[in-house]
Amino acid sequence: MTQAKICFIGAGNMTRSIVSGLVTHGYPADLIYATNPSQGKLDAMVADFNIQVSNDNLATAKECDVIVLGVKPQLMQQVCEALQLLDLSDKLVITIAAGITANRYDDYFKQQVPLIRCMPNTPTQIGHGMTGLFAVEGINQQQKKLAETLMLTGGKVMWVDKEAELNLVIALAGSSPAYFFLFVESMIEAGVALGMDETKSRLLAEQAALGAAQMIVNNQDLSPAALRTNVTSKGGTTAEALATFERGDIRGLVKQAMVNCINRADEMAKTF
Ligand SMILES: NC(=O)C1=CN([C@@H]2O[C@H](COP(=O)(O)OP(=O)(O)OC[C@H]3O[C@@H](n4cnc5c(N)ncnc54)[C@H](OP(=O)(O)O)[C@@H]3O)[C@@H](O)[C@H]2O)C=CC1
Ligand SMILES: O=C(O)[C@@H]1CCC=N1
Repeated sequence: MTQAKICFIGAGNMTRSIVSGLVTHGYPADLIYATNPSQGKLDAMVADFNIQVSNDNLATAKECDVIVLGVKPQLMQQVCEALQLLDLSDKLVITIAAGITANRYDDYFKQQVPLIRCMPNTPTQIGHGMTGLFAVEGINQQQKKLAETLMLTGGKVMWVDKEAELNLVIALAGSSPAYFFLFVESMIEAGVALGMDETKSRLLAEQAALGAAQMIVNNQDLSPAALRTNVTSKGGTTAEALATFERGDIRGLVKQAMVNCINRADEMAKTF
């Protein structure tokens, strides 16, 4: 692993997930920095990962080779403008923000930014993340390799050639852990409503979710539809449950949710 000094601007949920992956894979903690306005999150970063922390974005970013922008999209402009004094020509900037297109960063920083846009997801914190990456023109192979190596510590990576495809990555992987959480949450609620206690409901639902996900991964020669069919006995219980989902147009609902997710990313690109 390369020994670049990495600074995370913003020590929120996603930064924690990425830092956790890095540290678990043996990236030296003394080369990882994080900044944040509230001290509590920085204290937690030190306690959990023993990394370097600061409230000073500019001073910290100046010291580092790689700057990972981990703030909310609505704060990105303000945060980047405060870093305009930096000469970014020998640094790599990685942004994990949804929506904001690469060209906006050149405006924010008032210079051409050597930028890689990453779209990770929270399972990165347990090594089962999925990250989509897009590099602007001028990013060299070494910089690509560096970003890829960093994100690989949290799971799998996929490069996209067209920036617009990152919005599909958001719909399929960035936001989608929340879809699965909602599904399991609904199952637990229903289990409780039907008389099972919450702890048992959770165990049953979570183990089924884990097993199903692992079966999809382990059976690359089988489609998810084939795996579904294998569970579904003719005239049996699963068929009744699945018919209920189909009557509720689960496929149309999933597609609409993903379209709305992409539309929101487009809207954010226009707003920020
Ligand atoms: N959560 C997710 O699943 C994913 C998120 N993303 C992207 O990651 C980014 C961060 O999201 P997430 O981690 O969920 O958000 P969080 O709100 O958890 O993290 C953002 C952090 O930025 C900090 N912050 C605010 N202002 C500043 C500043 N001026 N300088 C430095 N830090 C600052 C906040 O501090 P404080 O709270 O103290 O104000 C907070 O800790 C977003 O752009 C999002 O689009 C991408 C993929 C997945
Ligand atoms: O909800 C969001 O906007 C961010 C991007 C993907 C996951 N969380």
